[in-house]
Amino acid sequence: MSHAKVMMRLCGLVGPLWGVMALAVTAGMAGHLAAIGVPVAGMLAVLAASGADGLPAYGGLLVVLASCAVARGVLHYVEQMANHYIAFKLLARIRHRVFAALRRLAPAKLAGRCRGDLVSVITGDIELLEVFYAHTISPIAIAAGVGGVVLALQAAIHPVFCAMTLAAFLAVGAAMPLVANAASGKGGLEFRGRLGALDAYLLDSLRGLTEAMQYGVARLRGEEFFRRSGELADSERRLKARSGVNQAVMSVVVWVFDLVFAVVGLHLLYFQQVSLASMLCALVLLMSSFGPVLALASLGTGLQQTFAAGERVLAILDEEPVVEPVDAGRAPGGSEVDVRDVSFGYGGTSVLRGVSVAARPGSILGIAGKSGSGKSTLLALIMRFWDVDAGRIEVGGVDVREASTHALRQAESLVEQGTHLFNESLADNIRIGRLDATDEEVEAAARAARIHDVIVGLPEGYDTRAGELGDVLSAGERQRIGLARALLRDAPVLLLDEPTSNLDSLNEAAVMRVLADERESRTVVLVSHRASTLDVADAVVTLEGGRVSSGAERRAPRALS
Ligand SMILES: Nc1ncnc2c1ncn2[C@@H]1O[C@H](COP(=O)(O)OP(=O)(O)OP(=O)(O)O)[C@@H](O)[C@H]1O
Repeated sequence: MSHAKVMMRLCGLVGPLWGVMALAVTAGMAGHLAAIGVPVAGMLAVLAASGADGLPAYGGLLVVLASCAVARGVLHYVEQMANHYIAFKLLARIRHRVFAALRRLAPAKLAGRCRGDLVSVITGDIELLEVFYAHTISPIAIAAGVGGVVLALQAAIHPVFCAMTLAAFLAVGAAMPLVANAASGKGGLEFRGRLGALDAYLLDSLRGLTEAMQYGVARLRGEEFFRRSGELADSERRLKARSGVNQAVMSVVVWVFDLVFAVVGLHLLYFQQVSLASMLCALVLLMSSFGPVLALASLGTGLQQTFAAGERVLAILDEEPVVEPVDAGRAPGGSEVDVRDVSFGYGGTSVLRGVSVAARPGSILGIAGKSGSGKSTLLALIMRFWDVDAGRIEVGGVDVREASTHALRQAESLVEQGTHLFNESLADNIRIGRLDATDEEVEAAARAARIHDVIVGLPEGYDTRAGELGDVLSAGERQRIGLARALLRDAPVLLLDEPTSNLDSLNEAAVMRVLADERESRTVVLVSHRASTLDVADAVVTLEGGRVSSGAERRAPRALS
C-alpha cells in the first residue's frame, strides 16, 4: 500500500472526531502565530525604544509580546489536549475494530498465524498510530495554515522575501521529508516486521520451554533469540542513524536559508528597497516561523514506522474471512445433522471426498478413522468454521451456509481435542459455556463432567485460577473442564473431538455414562480413536482416505453400568 493510501485510510478512521481535530488545528495555528509574535514584537519594541520612526509605542509592543507569550502557552495546551484526546479515542476505536476483525477471521484465518505477531500488531503497532493522529495530521494542517499567514506577511513587506520564504518552506517542509522518506526505503516496515517476528519467536519459545529444556535446545533457542534481537537492534540503529543525519542536514539547510535571507535583506536595505524595521521584521519572521515546517520535516523517518504500523493494522482490517458470517439467516429448526456428499480440502489439498453421514436427534453418531483422515475437519465443517467445497451440511434442516451464524453457534457446542483454559478461575472457565449460569449450574455441569471432585480438592476450589494455558490442571482435567463447559451450554448439537483421549478407563466410563444420558435431549457426534469410547455410539462411521469406508451401522449401544 502506498504511503498516501495508508494516510488516507488512517484519516478515514478519524470519523466522528473531525470536530476535535479542527479544534486541535485551529489552536495549533493560533499558538504558532502567537509564538512568532513574541520575537517579532520584541524586536519591534527594541527598535521603538531606540527611537526608530513609524513604529507603535514600545509599551504597547511589550503588551503584545506578553499577550502572545501567554496565548502561546494556553493554545499549545489546548492543541496537545485535543490531539491526545483524538489519538487515544481513536486507538480505542481501532482496537475495537481489530478485535471485531479477529472475531470475523477466527478460527480459519487465524489457524497457523503467529500469535506473537498478532500481539505485536494489537499492542505495539496500534500504539504507534498515536504518533500519526497526535503528531502527524495536525502538524501538516498547522504548517500549511501558519505558512500561508507568514507568506502573506512577507509578501506585504517585499515580494522577494515572500519568494525566499516560500522556497525555504518547500525545501524544509516538503522536499526534505520526501527525500528522507525515500532514503529510508522499507526500513520502517522491516523494523516493525522484525519486531513482530521476535515477539512471535519469544512466545513460541516460552510455550515450548519444557520441550526445549528436555531436548536440550533451550540454549540454541536462546542464542537464536539474541541473534534476532541483534538484527532488530541493527534495523533500529539504521533508522535512528538516518533520522540523525536528517536532523543535522535540516538544521544546516535552515541556517543556510536564514543566512541567504539576511544577505538579500541587507542588499535590499542598502538599495533602500525596504526600511531597517521591515528588513528585521521579515528576517525575524522567517527565523521564528520554521517551527511548524520543522515539525513536518522531523516526521520523515519516524513516519516510516508509523506507516508500517498502519499498514499492518489495516491489513488485518482488510483481511477477508474464509467464511462470511450470516446475520439475517434462519435458525436451525432442530438438532439433526445431515452431511450430504461433502468434499473439502485445505487450499487445494483434498481431505474429504463425497462424505455423507447423518446424526439423528436422541442418538450418538460415532466417527472413527486413522489420524489425519479428516474427522476433526468434518466437525469444523459442521460448525461452519470452513465452507464445504461441494455438497451440503444441514443442521436442524437448514444449510449451515444459510443459517444465522449466531443461531448456529448457539445450536452447536464443540469440545475440541485440546481445551484452552483462560487464566481465570475454574468457575469462570466453565461459565464460558453460558455466561448467566448460576454457581449451582456450574457445579452441576462440573459434576456431570466428573471434574467437580478434583476442583473441590484444590485449596481454592472453584476460585482456583487455571494458570497460563491452564497449566495447573492435567490434560485429562482440562479435557473434563471443556466437557463441563459444553454440558453447561446445553446446545441441541454436541460435537466431541476425542473427549476421552486423556482420561483413564474409570473416568472414561464415567464420562461415557454422562454422554449416554445427554443423548436423550440432543444430537451427539463423537469423534474418537478408542473403540471403548465409541461403544456408547448408536452408529459408527469410519473415515478412510477422505471417504466413508464403512457406513453407519445401527447397533445396540453397549450397556453402560
Ligand atoms: N487448518 C488446516 N490447514 C491445512 N491443513 C489442515 C488444517 N487442519 C487440518 N489439516 C490437514 O487435514 C488433514 C485432516 O486433519 P484432521 O485434523 O481433520 O484429521 P483427524 O482425522 O482429526 O486427525 P487426528 O485423529 O490426528 O486428530 C490432515 O492431513 C491435516 O494435516
